[in-house]
Amino acid sequence: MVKFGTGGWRAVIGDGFTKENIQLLAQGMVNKMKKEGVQERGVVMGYDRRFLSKEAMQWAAMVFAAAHIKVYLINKSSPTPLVMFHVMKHEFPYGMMITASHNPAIYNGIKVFTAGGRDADEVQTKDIEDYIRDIGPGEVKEIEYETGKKEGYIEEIYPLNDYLDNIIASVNMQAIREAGLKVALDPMYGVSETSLKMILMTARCEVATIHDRHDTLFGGKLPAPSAATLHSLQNYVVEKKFDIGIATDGDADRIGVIDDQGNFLHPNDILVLLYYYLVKFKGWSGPVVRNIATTHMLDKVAEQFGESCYEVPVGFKHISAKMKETGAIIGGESSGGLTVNGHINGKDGIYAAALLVEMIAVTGKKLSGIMKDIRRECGEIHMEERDYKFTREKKEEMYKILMVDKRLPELPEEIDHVSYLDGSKVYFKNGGWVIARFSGTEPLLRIFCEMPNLEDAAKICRIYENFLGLQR
Ligand SMILES: O=P(O)(O)OC[C@H]1O[C@H](O)[C@H](O)[C@@H](O)[C@@H]1O
Repeated sequence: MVKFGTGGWRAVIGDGFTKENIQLLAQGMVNKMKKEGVQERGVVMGYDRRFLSKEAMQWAAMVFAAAHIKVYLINKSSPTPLVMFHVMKHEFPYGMMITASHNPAIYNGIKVFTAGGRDADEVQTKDIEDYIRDIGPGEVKEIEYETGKKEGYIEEIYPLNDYLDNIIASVNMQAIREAGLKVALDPMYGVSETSLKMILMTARCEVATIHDRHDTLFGGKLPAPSAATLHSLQNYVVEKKFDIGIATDGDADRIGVIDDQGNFLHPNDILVLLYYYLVKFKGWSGPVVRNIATTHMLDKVAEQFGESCYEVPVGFKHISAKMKETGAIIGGESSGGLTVNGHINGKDGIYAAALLVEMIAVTGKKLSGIMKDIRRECGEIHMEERDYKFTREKKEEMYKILMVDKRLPELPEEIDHVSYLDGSKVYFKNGGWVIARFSGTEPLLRIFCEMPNLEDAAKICRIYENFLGLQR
């Protein structure tokens, strides 16, 4: 069975992620493209460094080739944003990326992109699931990979330069060049190294990299940049006196940052910093979009500039759709993904990294210094984030309490209103909030709370733990 979640289809290799299911998905896409009459344009596919990613891409391509739909395969492991860029630039109706992003090494998956290089939204993914369900026995056809190539249905490409040139053209390379910065990179064994190095070295930064070898086990860690996974980068930055440490997740659409003091900068802070920078230093104007579980500091910064902040459910497809609708200049999520208007319609850790380096160069300030300025000008709010594993029964029980019966625990703050847009989110009168929602990518319940001070945020998380009978 192929079922899409917040960020594409993901499954454990050998369990759900099998040749059979990969080809079913490909056949579903073939049928959908034919029905929509867009088969002539073909499809672009890329893959990351995970176990079986390249093979999975080829297995999918063999199905498209059998159906006489041309597949352009990016023939080196590549960042997800590169594939999204290529779909957008060359106006492909669809693109696909073989990756399970930041998930553990035993997972793999496929992200589907639609016109404009956007993450397929729920309507599209539901449609693909329906096409897959309707596939009859023996309907999935494949031809040999080499035959597909010979017949011209499979073409290998490597469009890295176009993607890099687009970033280089939109970043102030001259300012970076003049600043002579030292940057440490941690691609987390994933796919960002070539792109980041090329951009930063073109701007004459001194660049050094850790965790760059190809390791499908990701060094035994989760390829997701977080305070818990970036200890080596922290030490490296402090020891060798780098100006900034930049990490990206397995497929380079998310970013993690270590400041010059070795502190982990939460993705929330990165978003706040960049929004502030774009408006205050680059003179841009416009709203910002965040998901329902992302910091309300963005609302404060927007208010300070007389702009709006829009809230959407978790999932970058919602961010990019809202950005398009409102003309927002930046959009992002607390999970580490963001994009800026004028770049691609999906998150891009490589572009975000280049912009952050530009920010340090242009402002001549340390990240921690800019963050202090923002807090002084706009006020403060602090987030506590907790994730909980559960059994299937426990999930059903919690779902009933939160989403069916819509019960809330006894809370110490006055409630303004409650939203069920994605999970159960309580907005307090003091500007704080708490959300309890089920992850769409992992079997976890996420409880995030933001309050004027961290102790209160932790206290409210504990109240939810007791209320739902959860243990960390
Ligand atoms: O909290 P989750 O549902 O697990 O989602 C966390 C993140 O997962 C993926 O990376 C999606 O692409 C993001 O849009 C989402 O923010």
